[in-house]
Amino acid sequence: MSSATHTMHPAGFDDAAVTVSNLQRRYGQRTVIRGLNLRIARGEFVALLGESGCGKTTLLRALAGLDCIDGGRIEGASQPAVVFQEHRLIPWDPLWRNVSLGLDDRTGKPLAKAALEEVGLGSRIDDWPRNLSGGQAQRVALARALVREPRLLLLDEPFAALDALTRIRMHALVRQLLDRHRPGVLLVTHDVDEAIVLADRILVMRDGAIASDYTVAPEAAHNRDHPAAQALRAQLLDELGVAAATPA
Ligand SMILES: Nc1ncnc2c1ncn2[C@@H]1O[C@H](COP(=O)(O)OP(=O)(O)OP(=O)(O)O)[C@@H](O)[C@H]1O
Repeated sequence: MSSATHTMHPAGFDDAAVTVSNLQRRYGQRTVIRGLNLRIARGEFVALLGESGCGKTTLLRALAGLDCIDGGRIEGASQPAVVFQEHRLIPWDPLWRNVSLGLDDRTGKPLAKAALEEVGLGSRIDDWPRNLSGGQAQRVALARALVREPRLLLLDEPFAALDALTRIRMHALVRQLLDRHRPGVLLVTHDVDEAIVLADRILVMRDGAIASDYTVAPEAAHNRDHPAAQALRAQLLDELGVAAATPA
């Protein structure tokens, strides 16, 4: 059962996938990130919540090396992989070449085939992005992210555009893949339930820093109806300023 291996994570956390100290980011006069500290261990899945505009994407872009920073340090995050809300596949390359991007064809093709098999698309390696559903395209994006065994995987709302059923299937697949590959993961999401189902730890960002840090009990991750999951959901919604549905 894939969920059983998920519970092994806390004991298995070892070295850091990334360590962020006193990070600062300004846009003009406006300080978006002020003195943010964060450590994600290898094999650890961290979800980041926070109200719109609080700086989640700015943090993720800084970790990805897509944006500069104005102060502080980011250590250990060399060449992280990123999966965005939209798949960003190259339309004129077959799936295997999308996945093996940057590797030479001889070594890249077998690696891409294995990665596509892992996401259930092993029979489609010569197919084209235009022939994929939204969920399939995100599976290819995941294969592309994991093929290089990154130390840090950044997920920027990768399931937000998918329908509810596909999203649930993707959650199961992601848990399976990460139990095998064990990168450190930072998931930016607006979906509190997604954070509870997937993450070992949930951070809430406010005023440019991490305001809260919740550890997700394994029983909450495995069952969204478990009292521990309901209590955590209520706490998170309250902190995010959304009225919880079940007052005591
Ligand atoms: N390139 C930019 N130039 C100026 N301001 C920016 C730039 N990018 C982001 N900002 C500002 O920084 C703040 C944080 O933006 P960011 O996109 O990181 O928020 P977010 O938490 O990811 O929001 P959302 O949840 O809506 O995606 C916002 O006030 C935004 O207007």
